[in-house]
Amino acid sequence: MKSFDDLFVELEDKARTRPEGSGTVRQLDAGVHAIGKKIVEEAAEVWMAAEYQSDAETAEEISQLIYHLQVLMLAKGLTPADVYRHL
Ligand SMILES: N=c1c2ncn([C@@H]3O[C@H](COP(=O)(O)OP(=O)(O)OP(=O)(O)O)[C@@H](O)[C@H]3O)c2ncn1[C@@H]1O[C@H](COP(=O)(O)O)[C@@H](O)[C@H]1O
Repeated sequence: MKSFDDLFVELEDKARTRPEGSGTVRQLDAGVHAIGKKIVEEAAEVWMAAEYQSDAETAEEISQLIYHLQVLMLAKGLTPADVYRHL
């Protein structure tokens, strides 16, 4: 099972090697404004799933929100350590 840190390492590698077909590379190229909009969209989907859908669907939406937050972290040059120090 993939953890937050495992996914971040994978996404860092995608950003560095820029493989063909990577959605992460596409998002990074779209920029902070586009990534931010995606985060707002995913956050709304988490909220709606929590109110009206199953726990499994809510967990899936949360995973997508985490993914897009990590893409934003990469776009801004932030690392998990930068976030963890505030927890
Ligand atoms: N965990 C994720 C992940 N979660 C969410 N997403 C993206 O977020 C989208 C989910 O959004 P929605 O459900 O709202 O679907 P959608 O509106 O149709 O999506 P889009 O049209 O905006 O693409 C998916 O289509 C993916 O593009 C993810 N994309 C990639 N990953 C993982 O990231 C890694 C790198 O992926 P690539 O860069 O694509 O190789 C791999 O391990 C992937 O499993």
